Amino acid sequence: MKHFSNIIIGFGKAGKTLAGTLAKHGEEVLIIEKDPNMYGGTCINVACLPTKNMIINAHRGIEYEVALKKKNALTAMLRNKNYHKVADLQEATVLTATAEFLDDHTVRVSDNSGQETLIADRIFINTGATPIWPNIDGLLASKHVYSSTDLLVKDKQLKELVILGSGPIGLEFASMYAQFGSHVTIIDKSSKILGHFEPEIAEQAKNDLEEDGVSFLLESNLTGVNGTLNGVTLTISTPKGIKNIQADGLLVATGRKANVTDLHLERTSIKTGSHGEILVNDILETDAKDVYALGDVNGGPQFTYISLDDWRIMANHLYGDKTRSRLNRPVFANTIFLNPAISSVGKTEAQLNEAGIDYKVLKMPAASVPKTQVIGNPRGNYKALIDPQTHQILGTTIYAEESFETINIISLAMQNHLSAETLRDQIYTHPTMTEALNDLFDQI
Ligand SMILES: Cc1cc2nc3c(=O)[nH]c(=O)nc-3n(C[C@H](O)[C@H](O)[C@H](O)COP(=O)(O)OP(=O)(O)OC[C@H]3O[C@@H](n4cnc5c(N)ncnc54)[C@H](O)[C@@H]3O)c2cc1C
Ligand SMILES: NC(=O)c1ccc[n+]([C@@H]2O[C@H](COP(=O)([O-])OP(=O)(O)OC[C@H]3O[C@@H](n4cnc5c(N)ncnc54)[C@H](O)[C@@H]3O)[C@@H](O)[C@H]2O)c1
Repeated sequence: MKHFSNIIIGFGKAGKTLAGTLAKHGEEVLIIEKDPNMYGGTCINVACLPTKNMIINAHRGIEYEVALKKKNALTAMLRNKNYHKVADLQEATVLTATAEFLDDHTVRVSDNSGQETLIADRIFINTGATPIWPNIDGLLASKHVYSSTDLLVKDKQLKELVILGSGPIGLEFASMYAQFGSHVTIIDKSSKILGHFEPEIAEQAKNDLEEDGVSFLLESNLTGVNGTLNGVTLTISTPKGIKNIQADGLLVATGRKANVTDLHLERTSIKTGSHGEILVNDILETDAKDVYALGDVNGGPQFTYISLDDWRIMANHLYGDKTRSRLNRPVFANTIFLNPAISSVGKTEAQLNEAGIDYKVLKMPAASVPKTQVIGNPRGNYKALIDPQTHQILGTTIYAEESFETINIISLAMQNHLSAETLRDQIYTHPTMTEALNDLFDQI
């Protein structure tokens, strides 16, 4: 039985970064990835980077088929780069095989050529998440039903697309397809979209999506899928009664769950939660000694930057002062890449009201920022909530061009307890979207 000091299962963001850290400290590490098309993990191959590349190219007016080729070239380049970044390290080995546990420290790896049993002192699980498929009649039988991963490699643009689920995946694909010129219908059981953003800004984003060619069936349930030769016929229960629609395809974007199926955790002391996520403590230790879980698989927020922060916790635990944990994670924002992107950080008005926290509201239309006129997209709004006494920022929602950049300045300010005056008085380069902060915080 081969012995390794460290085994990482899954080539995700946390895992590949940790492989580099272990190697830098002279430690032997084996990273096991089951899919040769997934070196580098979900984000670079089938998620964040390819979707944003397609969204940007749709926005630039590039045709779908051309954009798809550009996206494929990008992911191939990134995959190769990611593979070599780990495989070329003297202390690291990449093994392409599926891993399963035999006990807490014994792993069996399988590929087409056979199986092998390995043992390790430390094991890091970084197997990501996988789509949730709701139990709907006919859903799994039709070849015109797609996950986000499937749709990202579709060679022909679907002109009539239905999306089940209005989370970040559903909305980003809707915006992307609408900008490629398709008509999109979104079905969601919930009564509103973008529920964790300020409601009036969410409503504006919804109106803009409708203007771009997206229709919404909210408080609705998909009850049946009938595959036809060229697409699907969908039966939907809506507040106005049963509706049937035909489409070229259906994207299912109803959430993602921890990817643990292959791992056979029942053979270990590792415990899982109600959604299948691996239970970890604040420094990512599982219930098995020296076995850790990082990234989506541990049930934390499903973002690449959170997987990366799990790596920071791990690296600090192994080689640092052991102070970093999930409890002291810095303030972080989130963005949904619409047209324009919508981003938020901290609390919303509703959350502050519920917590009984006093606040002052500062608002500004995106159209008043010169750069939005230069770009030619004056859609959107800014809304910041500040403490009326200290003027520290409690929360901000930005629906405007480049909000995905500006919001990180707000996170930094919140994390470092900078006041609204500091952001107001800072000199920003011109013409940029950042200089919106001069005016937004001038209203204190
Ligand atoms: C369409 C889409 C768009 C997204 N957009 C964004 C975005 O814009 N920004 C953002 O921050 N996040 C985004 N996310 C979320 C982000 O992709 C994930 O949070 C992130 O990739 C999770 O990384 P990870 O480190 O947990 O593992 P992953 O990168 O998911 O890696 C897990 C790896 O483990 C492998 N694996 C699984 N089981 C085994 C096994 N038994 N043996 C061997 N290997 C195994 C898998 O093949 C995979 O390569 C998006 C997700 C999707 C689906
Ligand atoms: N820009 C980004 O950062 C980004 C982009 C894409 C994905 N992600 C990550 O990926 C994760 C998964 O995204 P997602 O959009 O699949 O999941 P999600 O859980 O965020 O949203 C799922 C949506 O589907 C709806 N839904 C669930 N079951 C349904 C059913 N049977 N019928 C109708 N509607 C139903 C829910 O009401 C919800 O609105 C997100 O949590 C996010 O962290 C991030």
